[in-house]
Amino acid sequence: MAEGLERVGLLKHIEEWTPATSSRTLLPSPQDPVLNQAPLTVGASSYFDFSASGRQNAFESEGQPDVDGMVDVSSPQPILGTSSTPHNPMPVPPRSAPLRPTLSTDLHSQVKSEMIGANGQKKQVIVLGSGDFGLALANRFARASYSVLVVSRNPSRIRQQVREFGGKVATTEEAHRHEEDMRVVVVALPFRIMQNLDDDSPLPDLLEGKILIDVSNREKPDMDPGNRSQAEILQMQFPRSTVVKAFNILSSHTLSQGVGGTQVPVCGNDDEARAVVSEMVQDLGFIPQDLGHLMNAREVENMPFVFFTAWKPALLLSLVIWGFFFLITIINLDVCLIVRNHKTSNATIDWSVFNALAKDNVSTSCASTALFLLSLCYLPGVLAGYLQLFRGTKYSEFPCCLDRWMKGRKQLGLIMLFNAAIHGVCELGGSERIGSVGSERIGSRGSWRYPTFLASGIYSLLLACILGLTSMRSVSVSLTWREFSRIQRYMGWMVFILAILHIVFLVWGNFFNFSFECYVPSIGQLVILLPLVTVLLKLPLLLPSVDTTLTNIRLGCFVSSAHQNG
Ligand SMILES: NC(=O)C1=CN([C@@H]2O[C@H](COP(=O)(O)OP(=O)(O)OC[C@H]3O[C@@H](n4cnc5c(N)ncnc54)[C@H](OP(=O)(O)O)[C@@H]3O)[C@@H](O)[C@H]2O)C=CC1
Ligand SMILES: [Fe+3]
Repeated sequence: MAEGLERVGLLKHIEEWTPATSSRTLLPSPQDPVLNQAPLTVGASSYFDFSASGRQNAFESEGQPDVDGMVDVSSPQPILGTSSTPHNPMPVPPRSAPLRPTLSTDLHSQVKSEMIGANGQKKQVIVLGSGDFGLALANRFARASYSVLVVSRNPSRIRQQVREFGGKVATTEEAHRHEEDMRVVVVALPFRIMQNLDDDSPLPDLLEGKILIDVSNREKPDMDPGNRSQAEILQMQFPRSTVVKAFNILSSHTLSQGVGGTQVPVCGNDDEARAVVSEMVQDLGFIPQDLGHLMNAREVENMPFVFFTAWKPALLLSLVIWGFFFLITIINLDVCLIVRNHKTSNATIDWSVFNALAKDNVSTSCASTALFLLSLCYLPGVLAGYLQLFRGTKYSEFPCCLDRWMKGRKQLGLIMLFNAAIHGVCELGGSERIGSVGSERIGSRGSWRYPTFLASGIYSLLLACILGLTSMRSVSVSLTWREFSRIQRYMGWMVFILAILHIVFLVWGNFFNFSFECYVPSIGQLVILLPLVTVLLKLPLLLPSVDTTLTNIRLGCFVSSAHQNG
């Protein structure tokens, strides 16, 4: 009776301790180190990482799709970095879908009370296995003030190490005898070991009726989505326990470095067990992503095998663009020069023109690629604007290619910065071509065009660097949303305009000079076309009446009667 009353009291405390986890998104607590980070979605993080801050890439500053693939500019609209838009959303059963209960209500409250600990007692966890991952996780739990018991076949081997971080060590038998109250077990053993347990293994007794956190990863990706996950197989093996998949996307290195803030998918068939594990994830400084049913562990177990998936199209496209411009520079700057010299003086071929291939040609190709990619970052936003004006609403999905293009802008933006930086560094050493053909192209060093050409290039690059820096999570968290969105939106366009001016001053006077001496237009003529088209398309959207309509649409108003009726 007294025990029952104590449980009732504890339960109240538990409700305060355990925030509602009925939504798919879990927010960090105010005490959490990752405070101020946005609601979670499935997403990747990148070097300029926005995923956790919920902010978006500067190159996505217009008409970026929200989670549903629709456009919402009323949400934060940042620039370089990753967006909070999921790049690989996985199917999550509706929250209302009945989940198979595996723990009784009594057991839930018992688990929670034992986890929380009455009267300020420490939360408790058993870590099964003392490998790299098991020990790193145990250490991390201990640092988060958990009472940790590491279960090992050979406790003496790790006793000293575990004591140093404040944990305890036991064999399976000892753990079962003395610590049977501990209700959450992290199964940090290789999956094949769990599958091949001896008949006389004491492990099943220890695991019976407990919440089992399956941290295991596959040895190779599962190509067949119909195949069961390791977590589901573990659940079938221990039907009287409750398996929750979590922590598998982390590495032992991340855990021991004390790094936090990563989104950690949590899935399991039992709501309460998932809530308990989500709390544990949060206690360790990570951000739990409640992915619902254990079936979703199939996707979660494939996550560690994701390798630059989001980057592949952007990298491939950039390589093709770069290769194209490199070829043009060779034809335009080197072969043409040889042909011209040969025609005029009938001299022997001067191969020395190729001496600058590694620096000047690469630099010019990088500059051209950077400007082209910058256009590709802004063009989809402009096209999205027209589409929204045409449809009169933001509540409709973009065509698939436009949607994918918009989601790829962050990668395009970062590759743009990389190319621009190479160009900037190469030009620091001085270009042989500026010296030789500069006076012909951009005026003598005494004229206004040369310094203006240089200045626009330098300022464009520096502002692009600032954009990149403000996109880093450590910098962006120090800015208010307003500061951040203003920097990202306006500075992004300034970078673009300055980069265009840089090229305009380069091709000044020669833009309409289509001599096609070598049957190709000049590189300046080629590279300026797409940026000009982007700016020209943007201009009508800036007209006050159009701008107001578009803003209203993006604030969620319907301005088309067709859509209102539809
Ligand atoms: N390493 C990592 O970065 C990550 C690992 N994981 C997952 O975590 C789990 C553990 O990984 P990791 O720590 O690297 O693996 P290890 O191989 O380093 O360690 C596994 C531990 O399991 C115990 N063990 C080994 N054989 C047996 C056996 N026959 N019976 C009982 N226990 C045994 C041992 O502990 P003892 O001798 O004390 O009994 C051993 O230290 C795996 O499922 C892995 O997929 C997930 C994410 C990242
Ligand atoms: Fe330049």
